[in-house]
Amino acid sequence: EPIRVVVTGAAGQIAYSLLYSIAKGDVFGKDQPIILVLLDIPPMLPVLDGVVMELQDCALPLLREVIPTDEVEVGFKDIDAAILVGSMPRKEGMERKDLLKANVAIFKTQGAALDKYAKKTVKRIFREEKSKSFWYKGHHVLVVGNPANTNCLIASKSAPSIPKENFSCLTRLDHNRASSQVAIRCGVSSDKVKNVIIWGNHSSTQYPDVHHAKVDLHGAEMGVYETVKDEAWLRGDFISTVQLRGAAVIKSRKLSSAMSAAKAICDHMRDIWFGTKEGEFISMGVYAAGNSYGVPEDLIYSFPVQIKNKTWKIVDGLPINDFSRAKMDATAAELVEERDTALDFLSQ
Ligand SMILES: NC(=O)c1ccc[n+]([C@@H]2O[C@H](COP(=O)([O-])OP(=O)(O)OC[C@H]3O[C@@H](n4cnc5c(N)ncnc54)[C@H](O)[C@@H]3O)[C@@H](O)[C@H]2O)c1
Ligand SMILES: O=C(O)C[C@H](O)C(=O)O
Repeated sequence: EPIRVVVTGAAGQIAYSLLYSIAKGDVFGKDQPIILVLLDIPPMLPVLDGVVMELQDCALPLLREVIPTDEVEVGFKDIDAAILVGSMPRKEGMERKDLLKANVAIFKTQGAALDKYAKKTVKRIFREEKSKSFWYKGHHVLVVGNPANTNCLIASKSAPSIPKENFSCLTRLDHNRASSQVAIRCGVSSDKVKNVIIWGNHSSTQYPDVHHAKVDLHGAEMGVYETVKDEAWLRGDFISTVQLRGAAVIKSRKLSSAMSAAKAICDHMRDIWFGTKEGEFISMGVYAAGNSYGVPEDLIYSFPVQIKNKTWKIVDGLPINDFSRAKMDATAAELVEERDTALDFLSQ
């Protein structure tokens, strides 16, 4: 049976890199037929036609149908996965939270539409008794549009019939950036670095943490601090490079990151579908209720997460030192402020 995957902002630059990877089987599996639903706003329909033509011209065997639309009712009906990209990207000099007013209303509307049109396929199939994590078959909603954490929270709050566990936001790009910076520094390929963590907001207050990360150095697994042997770099330039990478790409390309964002979306969704590797964790923004790290509950906050049987679980019990604690709290404080601003704005 084909699965139905909707990508919003399908006429935009991230989607242009993303759709090909999804349609050729990189995300949901090489044997999984796909119906791609492309949602954008009415003025972009002619552009969507061009994207449809190109997808057809790729002659991809898994791609059974492509449906371009500007109607949420069509876009969100009976979906298995929703990737919410559609929104305004930031320009040079803007902070991600500057996009709040421009974008948050989109996610309120789309959350409400998901609630209305997607809920019929939601069925609870699995629950671990002692844990708060569970998975409802039907669909997963990944929010990419910035400010991604707060947009995700608003979409989820606007879809009360869909469990909060079905929503996540993208911090995998930051996670990949952090892994790659460490790999370059250690002179190894990026697959030799595992278990970096992005805590908090997908913004310049995020905390890229390598205290629990490992590097495979010629077959021996080592801690990042003992391998890099440069605490000043790990606590200084490494962190700020990852925090400010999005702005650096915008400054240089005059456009926000797209190829790397699309790759990160694929990594995130593939892990939701197939699970994380044994002994490894990845970063994603999830609803913070019940977390053991003292993060305020009513936030979408990026945590280390493991995924099995399409069920995500925050990795508990990692020791947190004072340096990390202060950074985790600072990014949580920013998220609280963003959430309150968004809720104020939407109530006006
Ligand atoms: N979380 C992350 O890691 C991450 C990374 C990169 C970019 N982003 C964000 O992703 C978003 C998209 O970036 P882009 O470079 O593809 O932008 P883009 O401007 O190239 O494309 C955005 C598309 O969204 C469409 N759109 C706008 N409002 C819509 C709506 N209500 N419904 C459906 N579609 C709508 C636009 O018409 C456009 O086609 C931005 O908010 C950007 O900041 C997030
Ligand atoms: O930084 C941005 O505004 C774009 C994106 O979120 C990124 O991190 O590259």
